[in-house]
Amino acid sequence: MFDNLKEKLGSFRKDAEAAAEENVEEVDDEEELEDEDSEVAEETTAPEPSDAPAATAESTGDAPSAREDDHEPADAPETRETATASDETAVATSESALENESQGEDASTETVDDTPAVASETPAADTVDEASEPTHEESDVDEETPESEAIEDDDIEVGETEDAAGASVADGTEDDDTADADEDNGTGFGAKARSLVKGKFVIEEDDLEGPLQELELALLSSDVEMNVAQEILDNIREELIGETRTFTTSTGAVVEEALHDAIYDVISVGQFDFEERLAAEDAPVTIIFTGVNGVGKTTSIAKLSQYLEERGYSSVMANGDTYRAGANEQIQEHADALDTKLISHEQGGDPAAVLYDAVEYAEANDIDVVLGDTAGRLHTDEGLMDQLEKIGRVVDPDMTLFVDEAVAGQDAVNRAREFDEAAEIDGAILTKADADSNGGAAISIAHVTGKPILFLGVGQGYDDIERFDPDEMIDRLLEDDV
Ligand SMILES: Nc1nc2c(ncn2[C@@H]2O[C@H](COP(=O)(O)OP(=O)(O)OP(=O)(O)O)[C@@H](O)[C@H]2O)c(=O)[nH]1
Repeated sequence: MFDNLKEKLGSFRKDAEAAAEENVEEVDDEEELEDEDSEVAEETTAPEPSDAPAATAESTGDAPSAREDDHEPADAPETRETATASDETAVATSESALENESQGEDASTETVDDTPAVASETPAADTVDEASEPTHEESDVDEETPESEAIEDDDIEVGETEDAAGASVADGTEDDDTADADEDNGTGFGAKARSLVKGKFVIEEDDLEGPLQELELALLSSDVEMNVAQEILDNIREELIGETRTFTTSTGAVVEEALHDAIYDVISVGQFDFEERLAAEDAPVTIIFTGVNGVGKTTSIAKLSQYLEERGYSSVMANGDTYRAGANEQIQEHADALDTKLISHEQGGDPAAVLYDAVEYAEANDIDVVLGDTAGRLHTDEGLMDQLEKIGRVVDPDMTLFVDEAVAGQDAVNRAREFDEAAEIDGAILTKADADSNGGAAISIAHVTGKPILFLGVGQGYDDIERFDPDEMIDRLLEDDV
């Protein structure tokens, strides 16, 4: 489910993490974290005795982690000081030189190139040269660069950071190979994330520009609605750019949190607890299902009937689709399979009358919920929309749920908006999520309509319905498969 989108978000995380790590300064402990925060503005003054990895952090994506435990003051002078403070310009120039150099390349490439440049404390021109001659750097700063890069080895074996780092110091010349090996092994941001411990960074807008552009394209090509994609990007910018960020785990965790929050903001719009709402209403609670043909309304009603039964709510089905031949038989099959009562009229009858009868039946038999099917329709179909309006007047439903299929992507998003405008909906059910690798509709519908997605249909069986939980959805999208 949503595999394409997941993959694309993964790419962004890698790129953004690399951008973050270019700017990481590692710190010793919590206090230092706080202290250093306040020092950020005045970095040109006192030398910071610890790890110095501004230089190394600038250098490799993973640098700071390796530095974690060997804060040798001796390293300091040529690192943080120079790199972040008085020699800010060197960093800036080296970065811009690198940018020039690596225009069009992704951030992870830049980070590797960055290593010697910063560690060398040399002017931009030199750093560029040195970037292409890593061995020069290694001989100069052999206690730093190789070690910091050695973390790439560590990525492979999370939890053995110190040992691995120690071992890597000895064979620090393998950095390029190991970096490649990492990629080959697909160790990715998850492993890397766990290898870092504490640090801080400031990401400038330029650092993220490339990754964000990529992300925008990725979201749009995953059928995320344009404004929703924009909102996600804005949220990420707000989360990541500009401020000094401290972290106690890794840049990966910071990026993940930013992405989580950015997406959460758009997909959690209007969420309410479906069962609490049911419990709060007087029985019978009448729920009407609308949407276009064939998206899974009837199947969703059957699934919900079972879902409710499992939670102690009785239900009756009502076939308000008096329009389509065979509709009665189709829903009757579900009712029989689930041993649930169905109220239906002859084809061509008045749907509002069917639903009225179902409500009466529920009242007379202490049934908790009426699940009312309706004919598939387009919001532009005036006759059918009038029908829906009449149902509204006659039975005054407690909820109107819009059903559409996740695989319809942008179309589903547009229809959700149009249905909501034509006949206000309370929420949505997104079916066939099991067959959707893009996830755009799932990401967009709540933000576009202001109404939540309440359920996902995830298969053809009666059990194949899930409560839509924004947190779970994001965890699923951001989980590491590696
Ligand atoms: N894979 C998958 N198939 C589903 C899901 N929900 C429904 N379907 C299938 O989609 C097809 C159409 O489902 P229906 O419930 O008949 O759709 P409908 O919206 O009631 O159709 P009309 O009555 O014609 O308006 C059926 O074959 C269902 O089994 C789902 O979540 N996943």
